[in-house]
Amino acid sequence: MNKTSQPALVANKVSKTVVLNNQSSNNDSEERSITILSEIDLSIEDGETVAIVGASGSGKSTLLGLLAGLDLPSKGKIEFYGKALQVLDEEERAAIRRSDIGFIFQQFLLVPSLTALENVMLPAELSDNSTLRSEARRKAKEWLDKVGLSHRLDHFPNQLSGGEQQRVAIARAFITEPKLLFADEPSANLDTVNGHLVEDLLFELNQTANTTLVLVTHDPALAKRCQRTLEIKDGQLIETTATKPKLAEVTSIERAKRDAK
Ligand SMILES: Nc1ncnc2c1ncn2[C@@H]1O[C@H](COP(=O)(O)OP(=O)(O)OP(=O)(O)O)[C@@H](O)[C@H]1O
Repeated sequence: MNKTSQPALVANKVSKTVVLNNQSSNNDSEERSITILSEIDLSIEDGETVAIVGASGSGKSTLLGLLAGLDLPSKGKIEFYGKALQVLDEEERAAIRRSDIGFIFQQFLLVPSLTALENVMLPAELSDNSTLRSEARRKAKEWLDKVGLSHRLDHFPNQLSGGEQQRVAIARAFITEPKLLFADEPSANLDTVNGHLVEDLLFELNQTANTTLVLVTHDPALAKRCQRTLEIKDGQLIETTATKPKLAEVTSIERAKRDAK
């Protein structure tokens, strides 16, 4: 994939307000709105690794949803590689998500009735790119090998450990070689060893594929591995670290493969 010097994401005075419909004690319905995010400005460079942190309920997932074009801001603009998301319709935003954006969630969200191989093939088979569609099986095998799971191709999600399921989810997110990867608490449901393995993989793949990585986390150690940390507080975004250079990453899987030779 060709990378550009254009920022991956730009948010310009982005606000998100939701209207709540409350039933009051005298049975009148009263409308109340809450502002989750208020005039957020943000620019994320191509290939950068950025952590979004903040207390529970501060608006991290809301911001991720807006940046991914899953939801639209109440005010303000978001640009994805120079394309203004608010002028696109839902189908056009979905096409960008299919081709250029990968997602990893804390709940893994694999399709339970599909094997590991079929889960990874799925985004390639649904791609608008006919070459990728025709190579879905070969690429899925390649990505499952990269995450150390070539011996688990025919396993269904319920036959895999949590760490293995998240590695399948990572292979699935990378198969379309997205420009940008969003990870929402990617290691929160895993034990320390598996959590670190998954995090190592994310950073290694971010480096080898030059994927921009935006992750939401409660874990300060994980945030520290990113070049920049942004904190949401009272609906505002506060930059808490200066931009750092990327660290050289060698994953535990690479190490294990090397040691086995
Ligand atoms: N559609 C909605 N209607 C009403 N309130 C909402 C809606 N979406 C989010 N909220 C509220 O907005 C706030 C931010 O939610 P969000 O899920 O973005 O927080 P978060 O920082 O990701 O939280 P956590 O770390 O607990 O996952 C919360 O108080 C939530 O209850």
